[in-house]
Amino acid sequence: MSNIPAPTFSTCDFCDAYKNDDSGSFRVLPPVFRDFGGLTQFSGPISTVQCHEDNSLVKAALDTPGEGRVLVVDGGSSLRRALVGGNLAAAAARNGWAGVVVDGCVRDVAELSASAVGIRALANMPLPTEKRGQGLRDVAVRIQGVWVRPGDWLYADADGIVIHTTALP
Ligand SMILES: O=C([O-])CC(=O)C(=O)O
Repeated sequence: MSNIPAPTFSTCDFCDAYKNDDSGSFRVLPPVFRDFGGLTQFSGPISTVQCHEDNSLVKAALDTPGEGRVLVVDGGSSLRRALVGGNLAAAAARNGWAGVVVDGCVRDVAELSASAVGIRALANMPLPTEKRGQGLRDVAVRIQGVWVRPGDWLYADADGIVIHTTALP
């Protein structure tokens, strides 16, 4: 007997069902994200932050109730600063965020993997940001060329990350 809970969805099954959908409702993120969190599988409605080497708004978001949402952070793919670290990951888990997807870097990888939250990012980078209070919250963002909008649903598992405009069955 294993203590690992059975997956409740499969991104491969979603892709089988939607691969011919050309409406734009179903999108697949390019396979450039690494898994850093304590949860490999997560899903939820999306909230977004857009920022550049300043994680002030990421911290502000993760310090509020997540209510099962996934925070998608458009960090412009910068590899120069970490937008999420151990403290923010712990806050995300404590406040009920399902996951955080960062188009950018993270740090404190041991703490991230010990946090009960999904965390995907491009890479790890030990340098933190300068907090200047700059960025945008809940705007449409382009992640690796794919539009992601607040209120879209995100599904992540070991095979990848997919987005749909509504919750998938
Ligand atoms: O606060 C930061 O900039 C990120 C960080 O190191 C943490 O979340 O622990």
